[in-house]
Amino acid sequence: MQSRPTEQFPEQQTPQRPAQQAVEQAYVDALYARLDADTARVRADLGAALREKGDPEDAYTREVRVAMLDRRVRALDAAEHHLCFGRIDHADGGSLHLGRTGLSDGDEQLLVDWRAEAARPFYAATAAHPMGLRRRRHLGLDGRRVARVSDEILDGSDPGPDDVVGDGPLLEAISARRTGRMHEVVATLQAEQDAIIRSAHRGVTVVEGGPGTGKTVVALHRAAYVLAGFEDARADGVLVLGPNARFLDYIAEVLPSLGENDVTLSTADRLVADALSDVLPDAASATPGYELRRAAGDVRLADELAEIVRGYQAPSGTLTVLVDGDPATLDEHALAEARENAAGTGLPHNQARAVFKDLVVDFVADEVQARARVLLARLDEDIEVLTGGVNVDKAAAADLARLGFAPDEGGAFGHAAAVAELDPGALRAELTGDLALERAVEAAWPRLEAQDVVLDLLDARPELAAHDGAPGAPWSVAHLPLLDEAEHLLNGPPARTYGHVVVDEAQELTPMQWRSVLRRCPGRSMTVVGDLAQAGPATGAASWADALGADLARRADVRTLTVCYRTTAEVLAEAAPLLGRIAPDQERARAVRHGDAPRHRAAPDDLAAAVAEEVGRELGHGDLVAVVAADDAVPALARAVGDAANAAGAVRVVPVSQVRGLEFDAVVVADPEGITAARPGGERDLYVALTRPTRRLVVVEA
Ligand SMILES: Nc1ncnc2c1ncn2[C@@H]1O[C@H](COP(=O)(O)OP(=O)(O)OP(=O)(O)O)[C@@H](O)[C@H]1O
Repeated sequence: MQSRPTEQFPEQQTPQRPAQQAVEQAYVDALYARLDADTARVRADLGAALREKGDPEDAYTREVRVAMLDRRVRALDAAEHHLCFGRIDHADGGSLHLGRTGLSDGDEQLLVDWRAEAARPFYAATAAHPMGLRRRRHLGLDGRRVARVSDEILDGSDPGPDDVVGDGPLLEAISARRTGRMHEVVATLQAEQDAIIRSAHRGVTVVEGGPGTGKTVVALHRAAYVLAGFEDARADGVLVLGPNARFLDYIAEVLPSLGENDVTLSTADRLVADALSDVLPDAASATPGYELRRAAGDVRLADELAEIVRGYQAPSGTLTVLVDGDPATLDEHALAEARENAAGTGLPHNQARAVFKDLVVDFVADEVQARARVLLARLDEDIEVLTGGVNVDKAAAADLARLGFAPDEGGAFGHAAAVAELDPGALRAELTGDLALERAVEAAWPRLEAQDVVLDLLDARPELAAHDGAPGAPWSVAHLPLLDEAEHLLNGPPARTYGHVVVDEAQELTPMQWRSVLRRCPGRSMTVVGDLAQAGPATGAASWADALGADLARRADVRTLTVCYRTTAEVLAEAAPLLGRIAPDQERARAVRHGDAPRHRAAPDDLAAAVAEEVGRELGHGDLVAVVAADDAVPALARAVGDAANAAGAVRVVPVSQVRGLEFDAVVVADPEGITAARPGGERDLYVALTRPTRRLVVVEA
């Protein structure tokens, strides 16, 4: 961790403050005036571009221009809120203001986009490495009004009359009451986070770190950085994956508030369900148990599915096609050769089928031609006999030669030659459209759909069948990665892929889900964030090599975050023994804040009533409160705290399986033993539950 002050921010109402506020207010007024003018101009340009009819040949250029202007309008709109949040003063006297977007007046740069290289010292400079800075200033805006100014002096000099040394914006940000939605923190990104966000590494970056160390913050700000900085990411889009819909809802505002609306937010399940919606109109929606997820996530199933598909590719025997009532047969050898050649193309099954069919058509066409040659040769002989030895063709050839036409090389114009010159294209076209031939090919190498293949797998492995799937469908969402794998084997790569993929709570993805995700990121440009100590029972990944595969993990740039911004030192201490058992070797995160000691309460007789009472007490502080419990215990607890929830609207009862990544001001953990016992790896679940609060933790034991 850099040496920026984090634990103590003495509030000093220094006399310089109003004067400096006025100085900054004048600057900020000018910035907003520029923002308004730019917005009006870009909007007008966009309107004009949309109205433009023009030459259809220029349609593409116009589309690109519209997309660019549209992007700029949205960036300017998003920049309205907290337009400028900082300023850096270089020791040599120059200064820059930083904000959510760049603004300029002719050649003069008025505001530097936070993602620009010039903004780096704002995040990275420390007293030990001031990077040429004398001062870092944070500006807090209230609407368009400068409400706060606070400075850090970085070059060791004493504060001068224009410096406002005082409160810490970071502490202010992390101490703020939670709203249930995550916010961008572009003004207070810390050096270790910033270094990852603006890393130039284009391959896989893995970010690990304990709960609350800002992994999600890094993931989302990196998505915004990558969109601005990586051409291919902008061209092909950025995908952000989270563990469930609740989490996506929690992070939904962050990227739009950074001016990025073009990011696709999804879960690994939804991604596949959307991609397969044509073939799977009734994709199952039931939430499968972790057992099924785990079983269906086993990477060995990829080989089993491939084996099933191979079993449909002309497995053995012969193939007979009736042509005009006469059979043409590919014997075992010819069929095996056609199979090997078709499979050897490496094409997916349904495309390789077309190759296979072509080979069968070739074979049959050859047969037909050979047969015709024999027949016609016989016919020639018959005609010769009938015409008493006069060869009609030779006579005709002689006549033609006299007229100046050269005979062909063989010097013959016989029927056999005519057949050889039969338009082979026409013959092949006829055979390709032939129903009997198509039926024979379909029997040997059927066209398949993903469901066919997965159903075969379920037949062979009844333990993989869903018992809680949608009515009529034999599977649940746990089978989506299998269906996706099958779709890949049958029809090849997905139509929609992305230039950069961000995976949050990455420890939750099963190996089969990873295959789905990697398929959608052919460039392997990814930001993967997670904490293996928080892994749920569906994955059990013990290392990133387990999760990503050894190859990718070896090439990944692995970074570790070490400072916990969410929770207090007291809460981390509460969870520490558990972490010692789960992941004894993991580097412990250090909390930047202190707070109340966690409270314990035993309620063996009436857990629900005790939890409801604690919720009421926490709501009394005006906090956003969560009750976290084993999944099965949730309905009863939700009923018990229902009244409090209705009254205050600030309490959520969250099953522990869905609480990863979320946070609340206060958390009441109901029946920790019940959580631990509910499913394998229950200690990890409890660890996640205990590390959710920003302020207070209450543990109610049953
Ligand atoms: N630089 C920062 N400035 C302000 N707030 C921050 C900063 N870094 C992290 N936070 C806040 O700390 C909290 C925890 O961050 P985040 O959710 O990203 O952690 P995490 O590592 O993803 O946690 P978990 O492992 O539990 O999912 C959030 O409220 C986030 O906004």
